[in-house]
Amino acid sequence: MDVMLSWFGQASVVVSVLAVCWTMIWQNLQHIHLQQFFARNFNRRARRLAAVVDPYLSVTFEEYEGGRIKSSEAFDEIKSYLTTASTRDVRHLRAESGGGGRRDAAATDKDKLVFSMAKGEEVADAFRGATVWWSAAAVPPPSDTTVPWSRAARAERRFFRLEFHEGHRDLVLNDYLPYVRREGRAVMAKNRQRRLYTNILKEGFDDGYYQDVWTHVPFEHPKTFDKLAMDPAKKKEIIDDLDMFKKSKDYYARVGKPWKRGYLLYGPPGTGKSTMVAAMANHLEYDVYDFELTSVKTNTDLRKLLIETKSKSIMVFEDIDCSLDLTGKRKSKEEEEGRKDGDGDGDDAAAAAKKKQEEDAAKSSKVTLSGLLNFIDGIWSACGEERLIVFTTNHVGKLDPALIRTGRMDKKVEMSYCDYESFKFLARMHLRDDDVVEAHEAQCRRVRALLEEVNMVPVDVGEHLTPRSPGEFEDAGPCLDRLVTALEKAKEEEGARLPPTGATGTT
Ligand SMILES: Nc1ncnc2c1ncn2[C@@H]1O[C@H](COP(=O)(O)OP(=O)(O)OP(=O)(O)O)[C@@H](O)[C@H]1O
Ligand SMILES: [Mg+2]
Repeated sequence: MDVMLSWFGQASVVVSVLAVCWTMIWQNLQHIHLQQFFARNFNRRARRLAAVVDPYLSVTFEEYEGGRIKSSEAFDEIKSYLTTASTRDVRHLRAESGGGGRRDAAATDKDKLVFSMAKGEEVADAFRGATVWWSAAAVPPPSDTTVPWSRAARAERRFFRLEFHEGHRDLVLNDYLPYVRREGRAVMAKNRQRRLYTNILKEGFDDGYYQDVWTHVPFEHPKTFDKLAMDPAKKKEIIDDLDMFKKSKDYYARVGKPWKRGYLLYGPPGTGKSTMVAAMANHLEYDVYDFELTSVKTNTDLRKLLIETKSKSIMVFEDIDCSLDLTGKRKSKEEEEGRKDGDGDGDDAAAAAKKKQEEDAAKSSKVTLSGLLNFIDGIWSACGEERLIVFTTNHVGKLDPALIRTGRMDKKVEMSYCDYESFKFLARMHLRDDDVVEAHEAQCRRVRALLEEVNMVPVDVGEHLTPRSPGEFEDAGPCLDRLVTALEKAKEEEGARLPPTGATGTT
């Protein structure tokens, strides 16, 4: 300690003497070239001297980079990496909820908290014989932010500082920091709380500031592919496609394409389109961003939403044909046809009123088709990676071909009426009996014959098969009878191959 102090004292004297000499010489130098020569020389020597006095280097990792719109991945990874060390060695911690969004999370996991260092704390870490020090700090936000709509821009500027000996420069920069990021990513994956985001906001200001563009809740939808009734081959094809997408980072980099994929899910109401989105999110373990386009006023706002989405996510646009006027000239023709149909049966005033409401909402939005096309594959679409864009619609024919061409919507999946395979699946699931079809052969044969003549969507089939009090056991016989009766009634009322009953469709 004494040796260090005397070293420090001597060094301070040398610095002071040098500084005084330098000032005197500088003031007497008249020639500009000489000034520059001395400036360069002095800087080099001063740096060497500083390295002797304080041989420690530091690297700062700020929470927000690049215009303070998006939080820095490096910062998040470091924060996660330091979780373990900080809970052990630090006295003041910062707590965030975590783990609750994982479908497989046990009840206790949902109560779990993830800790990180509070500002002002410092923790030491060791790597291949070198010791480094991490500290957490924060400064107030700048008052002249250019992005007032972002909470990030209004929050204090948090950062981590890493300090290490100059002798470990290469080790730290080339090996330690990549290691920290890798480990941090692994911790993040473990603690990740999956989220469902929406862009429906309260009007105006919150505490005197604009609100964030996204609000979220934990994503806890219970639907998985093994609870989704559809043709097994088609289901397998989708699962394989998703798995392939997840593993294809290198492929997308090699061919120079942003790592994203478009899905179009189309079919009548109640065939499982929204349910499929939940199953996809659960399969891939992604977050879901539910875009409500009628709440987006302009193309610029749409871009803001895009910028604030994270990787490993599904961006969903439900009922895209209702959200925007994307149909161009073809719409008026189809509208006319729709009006004729409406005149024909005259029974659906509520549906017409709902449609008008949706159209009015769509009109208040100024998002254009070209804005949406740019969103999907414009230059900004490459920010972030590993993302699915999913459109759902009941009327695929109403969509502009540009919107659904390959490259924008890479995979088109038709969700259709219930066939016999799907019925068997739903029966086993709802009646909790793997042998139900064999045990009630006659009724199932009748169902099969009726499904070949009548269109019924899976949601209605499932509804008829659901025991009257779902928590309790009900014999399969009465449930199957109810379904047979409903199918016969539908056949009687509407004849073969008429539109679905749509009892619980959401569109
Ligand atoms: N193929 C299916 N397999 C299992 N359940 C299904 C299926 N289709 C629909 N369901 C059930 O029916 C309900 C409604 O389905 P969902 O909301 O996914 O339909 P949708 O196609 O999105 O309808 P809409 O076009 O009206 O939005 C859900 O609770 C879902 O569990
Ligand atoms: Mg839906």
